[in-house]
Amino acid sequence: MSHDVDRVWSVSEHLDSILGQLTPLEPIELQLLDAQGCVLVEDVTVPVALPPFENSSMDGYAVRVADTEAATEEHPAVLEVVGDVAAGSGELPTVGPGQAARIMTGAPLPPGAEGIAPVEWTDGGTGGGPATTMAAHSTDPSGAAGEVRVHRPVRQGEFVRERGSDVAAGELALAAGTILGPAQIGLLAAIGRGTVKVRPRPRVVVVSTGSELMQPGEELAAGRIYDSNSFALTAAARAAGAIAYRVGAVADEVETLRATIEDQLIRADIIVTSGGVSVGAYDVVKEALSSISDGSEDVAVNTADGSDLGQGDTPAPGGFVDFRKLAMQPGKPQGFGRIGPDRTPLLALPGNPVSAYVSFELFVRPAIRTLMGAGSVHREVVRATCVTAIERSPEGRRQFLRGHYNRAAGTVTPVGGSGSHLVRALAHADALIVVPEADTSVAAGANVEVVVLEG
Ligand SMILES: Nc1nc2c(c(=O)[nH]1)N[C@H]1C(S)=C(S)[C@@H](COP(=O)(O)OP(=O)(O)OC[C@H]3O[C@@H](n4cnc5c(N)ncnc54)[C@H](O)[C@@H]3O)O[C@H]1N2
Ligand code: MOO
Repeated sequence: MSHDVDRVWSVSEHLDSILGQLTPLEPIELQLLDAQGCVLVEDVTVPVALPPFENSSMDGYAVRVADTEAATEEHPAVLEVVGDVAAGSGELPTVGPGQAARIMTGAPLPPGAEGIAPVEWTDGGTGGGPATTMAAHSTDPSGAAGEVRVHRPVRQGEFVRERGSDVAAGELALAAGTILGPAQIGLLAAIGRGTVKVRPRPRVVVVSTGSELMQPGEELAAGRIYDSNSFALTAAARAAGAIAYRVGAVADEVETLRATIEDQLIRADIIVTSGGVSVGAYDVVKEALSSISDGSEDVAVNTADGSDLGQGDTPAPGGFVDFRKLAMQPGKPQGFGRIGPDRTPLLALPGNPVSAYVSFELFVRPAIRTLMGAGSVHREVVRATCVTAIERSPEGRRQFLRGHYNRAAGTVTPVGGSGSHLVRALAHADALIVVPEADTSVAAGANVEVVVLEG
């Protein structure tokens, strides 16, 4: 099959050709905090019950039920305090009839005790009225002895957390496929796991190109603009779950760009470039990516979609990047290939800021999520009522207009126009409104497909 340079790719053909080349990264064992945002590849079972022992949920007194049955503030149960039980206590006093042990939240229930009287239900050992707090042991150790007056009956098991009431030993704590967030990492720590087996977060290197680009914070020179794409794309890669490295803007010089990309290969699972992919005289990404070296004589001459090279294709030492026209707006020019000794996937996005961002959402994000091994690689797609009309949409191209989605109302409202330079509107949008290839307008009140850009 020859590779047709004039072929127009549909959005799904381009996406399929990218995802078809990617397999999830190999699992590794990571320390808990290093595993944040990663996908678990093992079922984790609970080795010991949680809580591991019966313990108090209140600061108070561990008592026997029969001793407090008739207790009131006027006629309190007067109990002998036989000791203190602090959280972490190993040796426990036995609570016999007519006795109580002062106990702290989380401390093990001592033998003989059946329930907890919170300190507020007692005189706190002072001989006075209801207590609001305990005296600190460091300043007044006498509270661990003497007498306590309990003002209310304590029921069996009251304020006692049962062993295994959270999770029993042998139960599933987390299933393979779970993405580890803060609460999941907390659970792993609670059951004593120091490390877990996960797929690592993909490392994404973002390179923007363009001699017109300046760093935010610098004073803007005539004819120049700030590099916003490398910031937006790096942030988007992080939000998708990647470890992302932003490489400052590279000037439109083939050698500089090629050297920069070659240098970055060592730390990249995916390389994303912005700009330089259309038909201008300074569109250097195409030119540079036709000759990325892998340091070997082995020249790969397969196209990114697996077909053989044909007229107009450029074989590249160490890989091949295919530049394509897509039937979409924004995002018509796109490049995809695999380069360098490890055949690192490279996605070349168009430079217009909205085009780059939309392309990231549609192609790079699913690629990152595939390498992560995430269960869902795509954004949520819903249907909603389009509140205002869309006057024009290019025939034969699937349009992705920015919008604001109202989930409760089931509506979506276009934000800004279709221009690929409208970054303010992009920043105020939370959804993409999809206008199919065949439609050239959308009536107000029509039912449309919406890609929800949340999280
Ligand atoms: N004669 C034609 N011209 C263009 C075509 C075409 O088919 N025929 N396609 C247009 C479309 S669609 C797009 S999208 C752009 C893509 O252009 P490039 O990928 O080559 O991007 P550049 O030319 O480098 O830049 C385009 C635009 O975006 C600005 N830009 C670039 N990088 C950044 C950045 N990092 N931060 C902020 N802004 C950036 C750049 O200044 C330009 O304004 O080509 C059309 N042209
Ligand atoms: O198709 Mo380009 O990506 O609009 O502006």
